[in-house]
Amino acid sequence: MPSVSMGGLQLPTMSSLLSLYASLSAVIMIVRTILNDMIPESIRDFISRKASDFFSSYFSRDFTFLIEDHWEAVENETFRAVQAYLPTKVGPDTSCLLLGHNDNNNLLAVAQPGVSVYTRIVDHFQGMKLEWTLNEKEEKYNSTYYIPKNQWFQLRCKRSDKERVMDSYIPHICRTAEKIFYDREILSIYTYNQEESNWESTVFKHPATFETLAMEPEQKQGIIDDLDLFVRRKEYFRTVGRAWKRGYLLWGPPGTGKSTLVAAIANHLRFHVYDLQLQGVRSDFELRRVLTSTTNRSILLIEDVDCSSNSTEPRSSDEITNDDENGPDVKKRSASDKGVTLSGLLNFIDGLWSSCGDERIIIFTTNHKEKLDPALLRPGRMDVHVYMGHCTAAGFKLLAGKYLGIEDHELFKRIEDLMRKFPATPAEVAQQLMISGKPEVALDGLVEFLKGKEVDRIEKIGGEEESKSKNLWCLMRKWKNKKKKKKTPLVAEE
Ligand SMILES: Nc1ncnc2c1ncn2[C@@H]1O[C@H](COP(=O)(O)OP(=O)(O)OP(=O)(O)O)[C@@H](O)[C@H]1O
Repeated sequence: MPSVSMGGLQLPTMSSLLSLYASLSAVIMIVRTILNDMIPESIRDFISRKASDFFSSYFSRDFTFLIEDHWEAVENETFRAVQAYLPTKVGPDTSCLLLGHNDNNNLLAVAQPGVSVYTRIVDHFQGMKLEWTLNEKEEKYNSTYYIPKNQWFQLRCKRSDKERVMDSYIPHICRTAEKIFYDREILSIYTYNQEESNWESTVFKHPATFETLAMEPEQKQGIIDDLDLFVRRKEYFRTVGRAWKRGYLLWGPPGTGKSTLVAAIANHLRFHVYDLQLQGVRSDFELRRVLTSTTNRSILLIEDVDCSSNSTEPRSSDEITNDDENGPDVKKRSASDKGVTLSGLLNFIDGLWSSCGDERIIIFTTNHKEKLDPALLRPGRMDVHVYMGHCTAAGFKLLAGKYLGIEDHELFKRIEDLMRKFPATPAEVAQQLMISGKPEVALDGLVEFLKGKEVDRIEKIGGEEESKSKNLWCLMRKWKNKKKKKKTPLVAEE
């Protein structure tokens, strides 16, 4: 290489440096072209991302936490906590905010704030500066695979604050979110969308409360006390080694207020309701996924459990054995789409999967308790069995008070007597009381309705008597025919 001598030192000339640079650039370009041709784009991306992560983690003074919407295939509770917490930290430097509500019956409902994608939110906590952004990856699908949309929060802080974020800041977020959830004014009801494989929510604004529920006062108070005790007993459940769950079985004829009681429980506890139709779930495997994606402080409602696909079908002997050992073997069925099996359901009530989540209430309703598999009724499975029966005198008085605003009336005694003879459901009574705002008219209507039940009954009995006599007549005819047939051979013989 040409060089110049300076004070005894041999230095390369400018032109030789330029030609060295040119030949190095040419070599790099050739290598790059070869690599680009030989290595697929996804692998090149991966290598460059890894290299950039490696160098930035060495030279950057920041640290990044990523909080994804799912954690080990179930909803990530930390993500949910951040989602509830961040809207409370919107400051002057926040440039964008989501607003909305899902109260589809009320256009004037107050819009709730939410974090919008890619918006930077800055929070300060114990002298630390914390920068948040919500990121999103669009769903991808083609004929062979489907990757659902996923979101994650990115939290950037100083590297030196990393430990404090983990030990103090994140627990602070979770505590704040818990309070937000606890104080929430809006309840939601979720229904499972099988097509989309997710829960869809809408605002739950059922007006029923324990006050409006027609029921025997002691029975009602018993339920309220049980619920209040349940929510206070977090530590107790931990100490005795049980999942913090409570199972209710509500049974009784249609129109006696089972669904109304569920609404009253949700309003009393301020719990969301997950309304699950077991027929809409393809397998035990799907059931597990569906149930693990429900949130804490919620009610899982399975109505008309006696009609729910395979869940009341008698179990095979091996199922019973496995179940009774508290570990039902669902593997055999999990891959198939045979619907939910009783084992799958029981496993969620008190098997190993029952420990997923806290502060959950499971409610089954049925019109026919006798049709349920005894395994479902075994002590410990459904903690509380509530019979919702026909309207009692106390129930009627409560309904009259709520619907007509009266505490007493001369027709009360007559109505109570009639109801004892001809039981009516609270739904029927409520229906009659709604007919008029005038107590006289509504109560008269109720008397007529109850008397109508007597007529119905007589007609029914009459019908039965008639069919009995028809049966008798048929028997007589058969008997006569038999006698005739018996006689015929004799005549022939003669
Ligand atoms: N115990 C009750 N107290 C107050 N209202 C009641 C009661 N029972 C029924 N009702 C009234 O009747 C309507 C129907 O009752 P609800 O749907 O709760 O009955 P259900 O027992 O769940 O019936 P089903 O078994 O058919 O689901 C309610 O909207 C409510 O207005």
